[in-house]
Amino acid sequence: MRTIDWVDGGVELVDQTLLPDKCVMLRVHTVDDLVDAVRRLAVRGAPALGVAGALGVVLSGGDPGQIARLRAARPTAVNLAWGVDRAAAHLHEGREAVLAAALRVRDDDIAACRAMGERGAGLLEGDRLRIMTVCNTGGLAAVERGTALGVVQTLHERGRLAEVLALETRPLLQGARLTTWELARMDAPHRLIADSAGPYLLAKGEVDAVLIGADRIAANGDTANKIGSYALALGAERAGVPFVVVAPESTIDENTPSGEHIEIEDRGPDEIVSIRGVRVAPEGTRALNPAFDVTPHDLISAIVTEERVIRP
Ligand SMILES: CSC[C@H]1O[C@H](OP(=O)(O)O)[C@H](O)[C@@H]1O
Repeated sequence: MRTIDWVDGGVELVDQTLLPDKCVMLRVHTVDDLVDAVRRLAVRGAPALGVAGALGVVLSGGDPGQIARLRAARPTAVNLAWGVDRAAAHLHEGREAVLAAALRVRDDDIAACRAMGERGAGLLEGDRLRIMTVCNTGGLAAVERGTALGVVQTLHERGRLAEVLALETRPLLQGARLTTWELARMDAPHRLIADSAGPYLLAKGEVDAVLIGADRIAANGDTANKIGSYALALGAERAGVPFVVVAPESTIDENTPSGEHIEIEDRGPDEIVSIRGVRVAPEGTRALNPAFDVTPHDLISAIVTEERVIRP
């Protein structure tokens, strides 16, 4: 199954807001509909957003306003803008050239995730590894295989995975809804935990490595990722556990010097005061909802890409 692809002249994507209850493919033919899918996280995850951005340029017909709206649909993951730019660079050559470039973005991601899985599995020592993850970094965040969860998948295929401890990842529950769904499909051993249990289980010695994805990696290695990543980095540091970022080269943004320059998406209060439409806080409760945080490079043991291992 591909999370996102070009099918019959349109963008076909898994509507991730409906998982794990239903696996529904959405067919998108306009930039407006694609922007909506990005903003409501029907399609999400930095690598998948890169492919969405590139394919969206094909849908745009070159309209600058549509391209600009797509490029700005979510600010933190550099991959969205990067994907748009990779396809838009061929607009002067015509639609077929733009489509070919967009399909290269898709195919490059497929190859990159497989390479990251191998490189990451090779980096980690041990044959019965207990891995902690946050958010969702499987094929649902990319095209076929994932980034951090792609390393988990490779470890599992090689018989080196003891268990995954997956943070539920409030507020949108990418861990509870998506990571568990993917791990069950892989038949990989896993348990779901509350976000706040992560640092405690690290302190108890229950974890051999923390593997996370990334939305933007600054030039100095500071890394923006799902909210809750920084807390795991602090817990991993104190527990002496490797904290490894797994992300394609396209997530490294040399134009952003350090973490304080990364724009953190604020997704508004509704996702905090309600869970899947059920209110959990009193009417009128105000809320703060940063969708990402930044882990300083000195808390990161390694950044694994499809090409290299970087020690920030
Ligand atoms: C494979 S990187 C995926 C990355 O994107 C997620 O954010 P969102 O679900 O809001 O798109 C999260 O930060 C993951 O680490």
